[in-house]
Amino acid sequence: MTARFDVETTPIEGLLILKRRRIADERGHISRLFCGEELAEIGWRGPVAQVNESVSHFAGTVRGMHFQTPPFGEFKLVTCLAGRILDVAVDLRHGSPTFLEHVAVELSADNACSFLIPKGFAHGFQALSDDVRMIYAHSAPYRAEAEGGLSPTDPRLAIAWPLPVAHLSPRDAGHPPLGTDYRGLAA
Ligand SMILES: Cc1cn([C@H]2C[C@H](O)[C@@H](COP(=O)(O)OP(=O)(O)O[C@H]3O[C@H](C)C(=O)[C@H](O)[C@H]3O)O2)c(=O)[nH]c1=O
Repeated sequence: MTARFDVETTPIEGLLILKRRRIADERGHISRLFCGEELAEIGWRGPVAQVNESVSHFAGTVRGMHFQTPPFGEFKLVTCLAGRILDVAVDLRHGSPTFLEHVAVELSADNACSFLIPKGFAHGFQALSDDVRMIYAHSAPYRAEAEGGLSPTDPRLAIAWPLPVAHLSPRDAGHPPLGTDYRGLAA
């Protein structure tokens, strides 16, 4: 727990679910989306190098599973400000005891939760409603040349998407299946 977030650990080391505390009055409420001091206490490393908005129009849309290769690996704080998503992070850390395992968490405007994802993870999500709007904080800049991706329907990941997978980008539809020799990302 920190001053502005209730922090929930997950079965995978480093992956954390943050529930924002709302300071409410008759006008509405305020809550903190990111706090450098508090997130550093619970594991965030690095600056906020970029903040991205992501809008998905249709329930069923899947984006992912994406990561940036070293040295552009990044922490992400994923927040859903409108609608509902199932957010998924896959452990790609070479030598991790939970290698290729994942955690899935529902994020929504209503539950005020965010997903803190360290370096070494692939990230993706499925829109569970139409008109999803998300905000991502990234600790490293976007580098197209460092982009990597896994198929969100790869049988080795066994991600149970709640809805039929839809609206994949050509890039995401084209990720090859993981080979048995895949060893993950160096630290
Ligand atoms: C991520 C990103 C993308 N782009 C450009 C690259 C493409 O020309 C265009 C769309 O990118 P993409 O199709 O990769 O967008 P998403 O499928 O939403 O990918 C994102 O969603 C998954 C779930 C993530 O975790 C990442 O944040 C990110 O990879 O935006 C940028 O210019 N800057 C950026 O930071």
